Amino acid sequence: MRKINEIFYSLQGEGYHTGTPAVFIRFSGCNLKCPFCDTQHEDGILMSDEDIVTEVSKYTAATVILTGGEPSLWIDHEFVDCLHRAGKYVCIETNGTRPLPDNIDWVTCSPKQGAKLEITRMDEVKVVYEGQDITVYEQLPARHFFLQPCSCSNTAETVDCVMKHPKWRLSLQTHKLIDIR
Ligand SMILES: C[S@@+](CC[C@H](N)C(=O)[O-])C[C@H]1O[C@@H](n2cnc3c(N)ncnc32)[C@H](O)[C@@H]1O
Ligand SMILES: Nc1nc2[nH]cc(C(=O)O)c2c(=O)[nH]1
Ligand code: SF4
Ligand SMILES: [Mg+2]
Repeated sequence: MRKINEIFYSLQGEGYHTGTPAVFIRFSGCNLKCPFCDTQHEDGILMSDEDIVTEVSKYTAATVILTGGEPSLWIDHEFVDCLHRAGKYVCIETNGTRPLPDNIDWVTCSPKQGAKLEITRMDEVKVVYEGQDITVYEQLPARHFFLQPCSCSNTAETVDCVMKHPKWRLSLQTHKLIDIR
């Protein structure tokens, strides 16, 4: 059984796949307490893999996004396999502090200041900009580097930082801009 906060259908609002229809599986709980965290994730109910797949399969979109909270606390190879057998492309949003199963299709790593990274494979890095030095993340083994304003509040500073560091691209939380989930 895995503790689920919510399962909902929306568009990926952030990062490389922005605009892609996707089913979000939000797991409950996290090992970090980021002061800026925009998500209530503590509540949850225990669901079987069968029930999760049934819920996810109500939607025709191929993409599933595992998020939270911190999804790495709850998932394993078998769970990702179940989603693959249901025909899904499995993405994860993770803080990168816990190892991941190696069969996830797309890894979005959002490193947090002061939290040691444990994952060795990632497709994109997505940093929430708080004025920190972003060059420390430039050696991470990702293909794409995104800098995201914090709660859409410091967009001008984020744009300025991206223009000074052209390895990076701007990621806006587009779901907040158009008031969808
Ligand atoms: C709620 S977290 C859940 C997944 C995982 N715990 C993580 O931090 O990557 C999902 C994404 O939202 C980002 N995020 C959280 N709070 C934010 C905020 N106030 N403004 C912008 N992005 C935020 C995180 O950095 C992460 O990329
Ligand atoms: N639309 C939408 N896109 C998202 N991308 C990552 C999210 C998350 O909270 O992990 C998220 C979210 O909460 N909503
Ligand atoms: S790691 Fe992710 S879910 Fe956990 S507190 Fe930070 S932003 Fe929120
Ligand atoms: Mg969110």
